[in-house]
Amino acid sequence: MAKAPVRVAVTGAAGQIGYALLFRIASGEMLGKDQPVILQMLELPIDKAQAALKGVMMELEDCAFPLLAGMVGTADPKVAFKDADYALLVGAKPRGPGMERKDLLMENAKIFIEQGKALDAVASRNIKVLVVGNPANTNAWIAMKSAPSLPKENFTAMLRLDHNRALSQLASKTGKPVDSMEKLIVWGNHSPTMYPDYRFATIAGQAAPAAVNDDAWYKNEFIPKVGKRGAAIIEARGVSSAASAANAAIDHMRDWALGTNGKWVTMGVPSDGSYGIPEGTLYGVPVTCVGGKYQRVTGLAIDDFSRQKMDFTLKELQEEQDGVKSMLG
Ligand SMILES: NC(=O)C1=CN([C@@H]2O[C@H](COP(=O)(O)OP(=O)(O)OC[C@H]3O[C@@H](n4cnc5c(N)ncnc54)[C@H](O)[C@@H]3O)[C@@H](O)[C@H]2O)C=CC1
Ligand SMILES: O=C([O-])CC(=O)C(=O)O
Repeated sequence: MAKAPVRVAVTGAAGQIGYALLFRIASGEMLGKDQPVILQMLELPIDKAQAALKGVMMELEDCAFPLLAGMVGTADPKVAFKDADYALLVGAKPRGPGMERKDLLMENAKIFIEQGKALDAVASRNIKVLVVGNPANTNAWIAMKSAPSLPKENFTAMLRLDHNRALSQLASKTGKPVDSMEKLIVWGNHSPTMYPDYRFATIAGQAAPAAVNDDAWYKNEFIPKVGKRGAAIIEARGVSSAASAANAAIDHMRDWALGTNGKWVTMGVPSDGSYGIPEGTLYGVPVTCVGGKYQRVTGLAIDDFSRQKMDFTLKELQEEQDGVKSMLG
């Protein structure tokens, strides 16, 4: 029997990432080729944004996607999130050259307070929320705090782009394919303080540190390169990454919904207090997914180098949280 459609809300639907994302969701790349979807798209209540959204919806229509069971375009978060099973919170101001993601904090925080409240009021109680808009971890934390009636674990932030970037850098260093890699982690904040950790990773079955065999490259080139890749894209393109960000959002949601078959992936999730990360902090950790739930990989040893890196990115997250606490009421 055909599956019943699920409702997928996407904010910032007429933006760069939205344009790279919606068509892939509607074609079944996110939730499976047998899962019909209803797209509920939110844009700003301004003529230009609403006209652009209308154009995107016309193009979606013109694709005649068999899985696209309905569409809603709106400027009202309570309409966009009504009974939503999934929400991809993309709509926010992106950074330009010379900015850090946390420079967007005050401006974008308001959006995530309003949207957290709207999710709280009207979304499915089982909704899976992915925050893409920057600074993603703290925005996810803000949305979670603004939605007290929804389970905290339903709120996640995107570190998958960082995870994918790290895989590709390791692939080009070792000459091995990305799908031969397992157990990579990106700890912490989606910012240059993030800590890509290859200590437990394997590459084509061999321990990653041995396969790379270049600790100086790992510490002095790989870690900063992955952390600053977003800025390098902005410098090259003049605008921030979009197709790769949409791709990572698809990967994150697909794995959460459909499972990882035991593979580790990185998700920003509210901490359960493990690894010295205070409970509730939205922090990138290794997880596996099964049955529509993520499970943290537990019991990993944290050496001195890792502790220092993990505390550094935590400190930044705590500063971001402190910066917006007064807005949360
Ligand atoms: N977490 C990650 O790995 C990444 C995050 N990003 C972030 O994603 C966000 C979106 O990036 P782009 O699509 O490139 O930006 P964009 O400027 O092309 O599109 C953003 C869209 O959001 C809309 N928007 C703004 N406020 C809104 C609101 N309150 N409700 C609904 N829609 C709203 C705008 O009208 C615009 O159409 C930025 O914050 C960017 O920094 C980008 C790349 C990677
Ligand atoms: O760097 C930015 O501002 C956009 C982003 O988050 C990324 O590409 O990682």
